[in-house]
Amino acid sequence: MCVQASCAQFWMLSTPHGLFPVPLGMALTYDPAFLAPAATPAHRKSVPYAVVPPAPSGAQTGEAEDGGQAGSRTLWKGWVCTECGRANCRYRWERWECRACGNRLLDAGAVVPSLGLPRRLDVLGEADDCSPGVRMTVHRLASTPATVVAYTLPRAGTVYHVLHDTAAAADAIWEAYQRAAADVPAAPLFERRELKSNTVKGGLLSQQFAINSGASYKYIVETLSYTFAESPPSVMDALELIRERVASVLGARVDFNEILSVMYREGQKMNWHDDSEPGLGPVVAALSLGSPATMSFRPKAARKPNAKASGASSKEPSLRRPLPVLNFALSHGDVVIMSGRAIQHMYDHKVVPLGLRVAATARVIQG
Ligand SMILES: O=C(O)CCC(=O)C(=O)O
Ligand SMILES: [Fe+2]
Repeated sequence: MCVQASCAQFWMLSTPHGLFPVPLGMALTYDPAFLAPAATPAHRKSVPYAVVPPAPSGAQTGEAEDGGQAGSRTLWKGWVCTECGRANCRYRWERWECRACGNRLLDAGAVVPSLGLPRRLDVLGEADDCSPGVRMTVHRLASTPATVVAYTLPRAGTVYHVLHDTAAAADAIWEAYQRAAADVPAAPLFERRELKSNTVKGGLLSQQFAINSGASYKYIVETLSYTFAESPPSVMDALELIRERVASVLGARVDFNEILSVMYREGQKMNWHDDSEPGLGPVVAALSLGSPATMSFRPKAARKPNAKASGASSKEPSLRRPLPVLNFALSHGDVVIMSGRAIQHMYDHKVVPLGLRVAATARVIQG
C-alpha cells in the first residue's frame, strides 16, 4: 500500500492475486513511527561524501545502520577493510572477512525465531498463477496430518507442495541452522561462492550462502562440501524430515545422498535454473524454513536458431523467455517434491524469499 496520491498502489492492498482496494470496514492501524523524521546518517551530512563507505555498523551489535535485523540487506553488502583498505564482498555468513589481510569483523546476529518473521496470508500455498495446462489436485496424507497440493507439469512430472501441519519440527531445525551458521566455526560453513557461468571480470559470487553435504553437487556453483558426519546436526534433521515427507507422499523411501543447505538474507533470491547434475535421480525435494517465498516454474526457452542464417533478432517474440506456468507460496515447514527427471530438462525454477530464510534441497546423485 502507498500513501502517495500519484502512486498506482494508493490505498491498494498488495495481495498474491494482485492489487485490491482496502475493503470497507477493514481496521487499519496508524503507526506514528512511519512519519517520524529520521536522522541523516553521519557520513551523509556534508559533501563531498567519502569514497569509502563507513564500516558495517551491524558488526558487534547486530544492529544495522538502517535498523535492519539479522537478515538485512545492510548486513550482506561488502565492506572496505578497516586495516588494509581493500574492498571485499561479504562471503562468510557470520563475519566480514578481508581476503587480503585476514582482518575480521564479527556479525553478532541473534537467532531469529520463526514467529518473528514476515507471514503470508496465503499460507495454504494456493497457486496464484497456474497455467491451464498444469493440472492441480489436493489431497490429505493418511499417515501425517498434512495437505498435499500436486501440480502435474505436462509430459515432465509432478511437483508436490506438502503444506506443513505443525511448525514444531521446522522451528527446531530453523533455529539450529542459524546457531550453526553464526557459531564462528573453525571450518567455514555457509559461504557465498563464485558462479561458474560468470562472464564479468573478477569473481561473481552466488547471492546466497550455502553448504553442501554428502555427494558433491557442482552444477552452478562449486559449493563447499562436507560428508554427512561432518555436517551440522540441523542438516541431518532437515534430511530426515524430507525423507519422511517424501516416503509419505510417494509411498516409497528415497535414499537421498546429497543435501544442499542455502541461507538467504533479505533481498537475496535464487534465479531461474534447473537442478540437472549428471547422474541426478528423478526426485528432488526441498524443505523451506523461515520467511515465506514464492516458487515459480517456467518452460525452458527453445534453443536459439542460428541468428545469422535465420535473420532472427533476439528481440523477436518467439525467442523471448517463456512466462512462468506455475507460482506458489512456500511457508515455514513446507516441503516441495519435484518428481520426474524431465522436470529438470523441460522447466526452470526460481525461488524469491520475502526475507531471512533457509532451504535444504535433497537429491540422489550417482557418482
Ligand atoms: O530455495 C529453495 O527453496 C530452492 C533452492 C533451489 O532451487 C536449489 O537449491 O536448487
Ligand atoms: Fe533448484
